Amino acid sequence: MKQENTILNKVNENKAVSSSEIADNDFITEVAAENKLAKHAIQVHKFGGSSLATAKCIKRALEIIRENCQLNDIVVVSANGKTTDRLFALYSLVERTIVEHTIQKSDELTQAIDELAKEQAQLITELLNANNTKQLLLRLNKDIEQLTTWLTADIAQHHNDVLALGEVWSARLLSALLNEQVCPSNSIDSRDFLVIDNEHSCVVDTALSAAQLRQRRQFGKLAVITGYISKDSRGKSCTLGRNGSDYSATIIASLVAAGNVTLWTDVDGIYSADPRVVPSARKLHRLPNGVAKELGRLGNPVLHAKTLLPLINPLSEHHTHLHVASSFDAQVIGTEIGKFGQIAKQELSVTYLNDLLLAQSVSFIGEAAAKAKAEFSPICIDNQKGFMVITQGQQKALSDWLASHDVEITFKPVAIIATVGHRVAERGDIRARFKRSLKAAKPLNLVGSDNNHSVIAILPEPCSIELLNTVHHEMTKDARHIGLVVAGMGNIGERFLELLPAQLNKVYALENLHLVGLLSSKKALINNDGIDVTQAASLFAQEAQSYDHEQLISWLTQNPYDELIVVDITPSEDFSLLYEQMFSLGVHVIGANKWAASSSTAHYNNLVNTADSNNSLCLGNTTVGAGLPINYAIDDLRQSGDSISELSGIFSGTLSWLFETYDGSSNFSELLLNALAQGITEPDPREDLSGRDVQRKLLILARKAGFELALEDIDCQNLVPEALQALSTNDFLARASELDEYFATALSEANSKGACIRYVARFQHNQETGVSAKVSLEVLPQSDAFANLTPCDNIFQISSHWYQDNPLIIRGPGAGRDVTAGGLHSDLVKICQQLAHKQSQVKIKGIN
Ligand SMILES: NC(=O)C1=CN([C@@H]2O[C@H](COP(=O)(O)OP(=O)(O)OC[C@H]3O[C@@H](n4cnc5c(N)ncnc54)[C@H](OP(=O)(O)O)[C@@H]3O)[C@@H](O)[C@H]2O)C=CC1
Ligand SMILES: N[C@@H](CC=O)C(=O)O
Repeated sequence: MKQENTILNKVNENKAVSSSEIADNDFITEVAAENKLAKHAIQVHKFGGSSLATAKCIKRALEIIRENCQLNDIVVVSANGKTTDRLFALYSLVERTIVEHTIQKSDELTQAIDELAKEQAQLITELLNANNTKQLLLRLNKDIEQLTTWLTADIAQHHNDVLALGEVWSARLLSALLNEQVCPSNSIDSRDFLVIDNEHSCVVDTALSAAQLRQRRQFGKLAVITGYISKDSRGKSCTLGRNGSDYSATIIASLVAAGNVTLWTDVDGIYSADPRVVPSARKLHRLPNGVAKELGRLGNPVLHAKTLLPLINPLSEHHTHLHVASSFDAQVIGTEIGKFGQIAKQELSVTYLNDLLLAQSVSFIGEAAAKAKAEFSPICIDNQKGFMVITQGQQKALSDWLASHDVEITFKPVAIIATVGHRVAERGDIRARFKRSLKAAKPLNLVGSDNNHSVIAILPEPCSIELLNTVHHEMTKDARHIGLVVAGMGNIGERFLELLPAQLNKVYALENLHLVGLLSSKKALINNDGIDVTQAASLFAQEAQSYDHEQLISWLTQNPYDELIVVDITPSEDFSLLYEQMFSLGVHVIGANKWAASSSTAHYNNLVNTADSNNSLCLGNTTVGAGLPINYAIDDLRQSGDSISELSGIFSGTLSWLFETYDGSSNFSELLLNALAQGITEPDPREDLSGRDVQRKLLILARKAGFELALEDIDCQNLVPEALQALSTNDFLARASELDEYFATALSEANSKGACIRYVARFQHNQETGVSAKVSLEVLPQSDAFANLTPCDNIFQISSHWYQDNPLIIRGPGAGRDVTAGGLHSDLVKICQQLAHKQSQVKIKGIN
């Protein structure tokens, strides 16, 4: 089952543990329940050095573990803060002492060791209880003695043992703290199981490592494992190099076939460019594996290409997703890296690397180039023009290698800037846009990477911040992805979805809109990879699953889109009560549903304020007059400085159709059932006949016109006899003939005066008398403007300061499938147009 296919799937997936895990879990359930640690598939959580730098950071990590882990998960840790740098510094100091034979340096060494020990001791005493503090301090002192011996007596042998201490201390401390405060835990030194065959190319002995890890893990205890270090086949300590802890986490995840790895760090995700220098960079919520790997290769400051290696196994059925999230703000959604559908594949980003070399040689031409490529894995190579781009660190090795072949080489300093995205090198439009954006930089060459996930421009000068911003702007300016959720797939919702494919094809503003959710009252189909709009209804019928509002809000909170629009085409008050949470999450709402806009004054004002303060947009033109632009007209008058004094008219398509059609030749109830069948009534036609629907509409318009009033301030004549008011909809429809006599009498009385009956809404504001508002059945002369409408038409009459003697009139179909669905599409286009102009607000959290 796909992870993001439906809300329900997520829940089911969490339950889908293997039988061996169930066995593991059987005897830990009690502890887990006590510690609020829910059951789910194995996850690896890795905490970087900055996330464990201080006692405060470690406490934050503890809370993340409490909230997110269960006992069979694995925690991988880096050394606290800058401990590894300090250990490196000690080592360098000793090397210099040896070379220079200086006495002061040995004092300096003693002092540096003391400082390091003090720093660790302080973390221990600040965090642990007295008993554990005592024990850990004893162990720390032993380690410090050992460190001093290594540094002073046997340094050449113990370089990696020295460096390994940071992770050992960090794992030991976190595990002790977990034991005290969260759950049983044990710390594991990865050198006790992780065997790397060859230190330089980091080939993991998977079978042996996995077997040894199985032995080391103690079921019923949360394992805290050291990152960064391992042993080689001779049993000697080795490290996994720069950002090795991330790599450790993904290796360990592959050893236990984990479902997820989360890298908790001090940045809140992967951005479309380095957000420290590109303010308009947007977070990439979902990155396909291959693209992420390419980004890591080409200089992304958070991702490192090798981190992804253990997770990308084309031969394996198992897919582990990698998350990057901030331990400083765990609620913020980070970036997920894994296998995704088309939408995630549209993301583009820009990255750069300075201080590189362009190496030119005949050895890089044609078939010969393959050898150089295999040996040096250059940043890019052009085997027709005979050049490759390498790091400065590779220069000597490359020169020596070519010298041994008796071939000459020239080097030239260069930089690169690249646009990265799924198979971008195959896309002429992207290459052309990239080239255009680079014009001023006069690139030496443009090269597509081997995997086609990047186009690399080789620059004669270092890449400047200005250039990076220009290129990023050009490449990503229309790349805001908008998710669309449609709630309500009844009469209007169905038509809305039928119109959607053609709208997406022809309206430019909808270019980045993706249908991702469909909801009825009980079922939901959610797919972050997009739902095929041409088959929306049938996919919903086949795949939708039960859901509740909590699951819906949870998904809305986690959704991977830059913007999310919910179109509410339900008649449900309950659904409208979710708006406040949606607005708090920055979700935009388009409503045909009238409940929210006609709710109590306090609730309505609160909604308006919540939407405003979260930059959520909310449109509801179809709540009154279906597709007629009445809401827009009133907004426009008000915003332009006019003041409205009267609003009146026929606001119900149903009642317009009924009273325009009703001439006594057939029973009123027959016409009512006919209107219901045509889809021009509310789902329950008593909402129309009771006057409530018109009352709500008048309230909505009066509020739009700037008046603060409530539903109770509008007198409402209910046309449903009391005996029919409390019935179910079906029972009411079965007894609809009980309406006939009342309307027959009312009609014949009006006709006898040469008049007609119409259900009219009237609102008036007078400086002296204040506000008066009512909706009722009126007897009107046949010549009245409200008396001669095409059945189903609405008419809105507005008097204002500017329209005093001759009121403004808007008239036309005010209900029905096509016009209402059309009106909703008009709102959708308007919101998408506004969102296209919205600048992303990037929170920069710093970079490791
Ligand atoms: N008809 C018209 O001309 C106009 C209608 N409107 C408004 O449009 C809305 C829809 O009307 P219409 O299509 O005729 O109604 P329908 O009764 O035909 O369809 C309603 C849909 O909403 C779903 N629904 C009900 N409650 C919920 C809920 N809590 N969460 C999610 N989905 C829910 C229903 O699902 P399920 O099938 O599971 O019950 C159904 O799919 C109403 O608010 C109406 O006032 C506005 C302007 C004009
Ligand atoms: N029942 C309503 C539908 C639209 O709001 C009407 O008839 O106007």
